[in-house]
Amino acid sequence: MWKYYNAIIKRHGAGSQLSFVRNLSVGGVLSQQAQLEWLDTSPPRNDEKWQQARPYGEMPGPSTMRMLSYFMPGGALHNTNLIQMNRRMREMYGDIYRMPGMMGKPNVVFTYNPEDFEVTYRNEGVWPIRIGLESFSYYRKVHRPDIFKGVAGLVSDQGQAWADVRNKVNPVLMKVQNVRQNLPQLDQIAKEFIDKLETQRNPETHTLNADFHNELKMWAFESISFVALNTRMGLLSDQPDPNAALLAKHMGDFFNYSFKYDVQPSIWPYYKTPGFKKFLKTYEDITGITSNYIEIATKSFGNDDNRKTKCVLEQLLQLNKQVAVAMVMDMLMAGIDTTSSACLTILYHLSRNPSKQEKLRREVLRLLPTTKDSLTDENTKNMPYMRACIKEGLRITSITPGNFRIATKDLVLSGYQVARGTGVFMGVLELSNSEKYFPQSADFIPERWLKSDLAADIQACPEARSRIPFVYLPFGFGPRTCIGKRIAELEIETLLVRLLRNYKVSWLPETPLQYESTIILSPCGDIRFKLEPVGDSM
Ligand code: HEM
Repeated sequence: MWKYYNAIIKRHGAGSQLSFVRNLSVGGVLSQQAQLEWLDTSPPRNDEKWQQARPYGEMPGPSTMRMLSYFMPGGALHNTNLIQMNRRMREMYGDIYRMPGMMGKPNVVFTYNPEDFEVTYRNEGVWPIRIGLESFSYYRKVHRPDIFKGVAGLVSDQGQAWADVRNKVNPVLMKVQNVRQNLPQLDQIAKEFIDKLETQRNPETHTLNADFHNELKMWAFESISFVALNTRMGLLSDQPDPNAALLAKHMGDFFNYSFKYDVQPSIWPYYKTPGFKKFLKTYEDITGITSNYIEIATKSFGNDDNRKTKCVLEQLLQLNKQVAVAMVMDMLMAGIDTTSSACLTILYHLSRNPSKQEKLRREVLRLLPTTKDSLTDENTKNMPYMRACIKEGLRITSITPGNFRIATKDLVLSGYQVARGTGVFMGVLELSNSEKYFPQSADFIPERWLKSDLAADIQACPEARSRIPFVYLPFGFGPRTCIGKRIAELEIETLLVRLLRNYKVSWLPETPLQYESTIILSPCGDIRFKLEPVGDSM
């Protein structure tokens, strides 16, 4: 295996490739051997396409020194977020460029060519590698092996270890019926969210005297913690469980820390800075509080193994305790900011497009003739316009700006040789917003996603949708696609139905919704909606 890898390094003559092999092990988290096992072990590629491709070294991109200078004060990338960084680099280097690996990270190719996305995904194999959150692996495998016993979890495990967990939890989290058993409680949570908004809404101006984004995060937290822990946290009430409030705060900090220590160059793999130690403390608190909730929930399950329906937590615990603890934590970490950002984004587009909102409301009124009615499997079966609105919102603003893989095989991307072991960042957000793939790409047109006309004023417009599937991937692709997709969709649908059934929503600021980006895009700045009651007599 080493022989082949050395051959690859020699062929590319890239010193930093070598340092990638040496350093990717994240301060000793994973052995070099394990790293290499993830890569294809077949002999170096030598077919005609590969031979005709240009060497990696000819791909545009900065040297390590230039790259470092970009991050210095006054440099092109100083203080930029992920989106700004990608855009500036694309302006400087074009639709494919390479960035040298630094501080133990691999070299990364950034591509904005959907053909490259397809090549990358089609060659990712059954164990796709998406490194990125190495701090997870470090915390779980090196810092607290006593708790996790070798399970790093879906977000950060790789290879066979990742597949073992993913194969086990797929049926629990991806099976539609299993996820949909949570609908009555998610609907109840959405109703409580509306009740809370009512207490914060000025009946004359119809504006909120609360931070709507923060309220949405509490809704997302309450929803995902119910699905993951079968527990109500009370975050929508005046008296939330103090541990839940603390957990919510830690989850909020988590993405910022992770951006700092997992995405930006950092020396933590070699030296544990005070900031990184604080990050570990956050992980520690999250683990402690989550484990406590799991213990309490477990006691309430009783001993009746023959019950027909078991909640997600019970099913996970039946698989394996460590898998359950890691999966619940991953669900909480991955399922709050993503879902709340997505929901806010879609609501924003609906509020800026009142005619589309009215069309959607007509669909919602058919499901819920009165606000007292409940959502059921039966009445939510037929919501084509709602689903189209969600898709369109996530097209304009994909919450994750791109997808990432480590190439496990030698690839030819946009005519360049890219050796196995190199990172590939696929800039999906830029493509799903491009006129080249979606006509009138800046406009919110849910009709793009409809298969057939729904009414005289809701006519399907599939020609406004790209034929290339790889330019729209808000939840990723392949065996490593988002495992929370079905849960997120159910939560978002449920809340949007309730919000639009109760209110006509309009956007108040003069300026469009702004985003900041760490690992995901998060709405920021002036976020104000007007919520005018719709009532039951419409
Ligand atoms: C709108 C909301 C969400 C969006 C846009 C989103 C997006 C994504 C994306 C793009 C990925 C990477 C997929 C890939 O590499 O191909 C991912 C992975 C993941 N997501 Fe989500 N996500 C959302 C909600 C959730 C929720 C609610 C959960 C909780 C269950 C969750 C849990 C995860 C996990 C555990 C992974 C890692 C999966 C793996 O590597 O096997 N996500 N998500």
